[in-house]
Amino acid sequence: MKYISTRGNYQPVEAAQAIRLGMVPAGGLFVPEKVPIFSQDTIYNMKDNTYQEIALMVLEEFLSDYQESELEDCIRKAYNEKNFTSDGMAPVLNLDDNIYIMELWHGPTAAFKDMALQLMPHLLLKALQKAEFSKEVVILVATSGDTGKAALEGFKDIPGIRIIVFYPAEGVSKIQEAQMTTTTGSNTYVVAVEGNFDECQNSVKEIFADRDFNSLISRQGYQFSSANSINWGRLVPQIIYYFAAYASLLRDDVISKGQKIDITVPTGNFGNILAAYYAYRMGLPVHKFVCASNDNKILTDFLRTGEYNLERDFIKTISPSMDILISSNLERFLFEITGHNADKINKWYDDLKNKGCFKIDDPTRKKIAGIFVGEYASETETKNTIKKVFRDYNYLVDTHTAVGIRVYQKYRQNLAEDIPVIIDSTANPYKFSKAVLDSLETGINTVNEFAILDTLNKISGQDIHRALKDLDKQEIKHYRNCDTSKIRKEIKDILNIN
Ligand SMILES: N[C@@H](CCOP(=O)(O)O)C(=O)O
Repeated sequence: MKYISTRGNYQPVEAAQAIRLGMVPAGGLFVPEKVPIFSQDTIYNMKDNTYQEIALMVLEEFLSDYQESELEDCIRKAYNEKNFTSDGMAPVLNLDDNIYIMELWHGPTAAFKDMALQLMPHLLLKALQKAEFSKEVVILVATSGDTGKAALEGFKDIPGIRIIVFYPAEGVSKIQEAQMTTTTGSNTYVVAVEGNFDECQNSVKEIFADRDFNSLISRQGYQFSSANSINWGRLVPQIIYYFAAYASLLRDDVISKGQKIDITVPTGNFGNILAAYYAYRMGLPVHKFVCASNDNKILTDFLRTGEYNLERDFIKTISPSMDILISSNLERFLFEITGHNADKINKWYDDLKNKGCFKIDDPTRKKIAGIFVGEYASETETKNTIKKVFRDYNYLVDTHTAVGIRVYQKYRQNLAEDIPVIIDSTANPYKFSKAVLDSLETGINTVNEFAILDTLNKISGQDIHRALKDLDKQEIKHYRNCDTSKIRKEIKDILNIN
């Protein structure tokens, strides 16, 4: 399996090289040259497979330059009882009727990013060994809260790798911030940036494409890579859990062989929903993808009109991980849906850069509308959903999952058929404890987010995630901050380059 650029500006590379590079050096993202397909028999038989076995089946298809034993080793190191406290890694629970919640937050940092970032460091290490790579790899991460901590945990203390995380100083929850700034590890760096997530991500992407800066750090013995979902090594592990969730519905006789389901994904950078789309292209029977946004509803508007328009305010919401206007992986999706038309991608993304918007052609829009639905939940709707889900089902959900549930309800109102749905639960509720407690309207007014963990625990009886207990008692290790224009300088400081 080779990987090609969405902009048609790079020679095809093996998976290991795509993972090592992170993104295409000249701009653009790596995608598989063709999407492998599982037969319906294979998918049906997954009901008898473990998560690890399904992982191997998916990874073998995409990472064909890795030996089976190498992939098995990566899977063993990632998906085990030490890292994931739930049987089956990502349990699927029945909320009501045909509504199934896939809990993706049983990993070490309480967010769905662990599903990929526990595996990806091992894939990258193998990629470096294969290439007998002698440079130190510097992972640059832009985060709106969840990816940062998951990447820090995944890469900390790995020899030959450093990781630098940039997060918007005022754009993450207090708990998310504490998770990042208390990270140990001699190779970890965390920088609060005066700006929003889009500005952090743009700066990091510009650095990947900056030839002079890359030559400079290369001369000093470094090479950049990425742990964001722009890196194929971050995205491919996310395909696994869609097959695992489908297998779990088969196992429980909720669905029969080949039966279609809906998939609802709270969406920010478009990586998670794109992984679901790749699973669909591989044969997963899907009726519709429901792309759920918060008040930053650029994707909802795009899916409705075909126009992607940045001319709007960046809104800070109670679901900060989704406070994103430039959804990186949309580029991969558009490349796929246009049948790998790099000319269109170049035109649209040039327009986005120069004019702040692009409009896709009508045939492409119709094709997308056949399988994707976009909808959003306001702040009030999100809060009401947290309250209602707790009242009706005694189940606490985080703000992002609540966006997913509310958006699904809105979509469902116009649906004649009764189709089982998997809604991604992307983070543990305690990660957004203040917003969750406020939404419950208990009258309890605890200001300190860390004290709220106990309050929420008393109210709900739901265990506090192990990653979040005693977070306030841990030593803060990272105090760096800068504005977006100083990110290069910050990197040079960290790497000791003049
Ligand atoms: N929501 C993300 C933003 C980055 O997304 P990724 O898919 O590139 O990791 C976060 O929590 O940081």
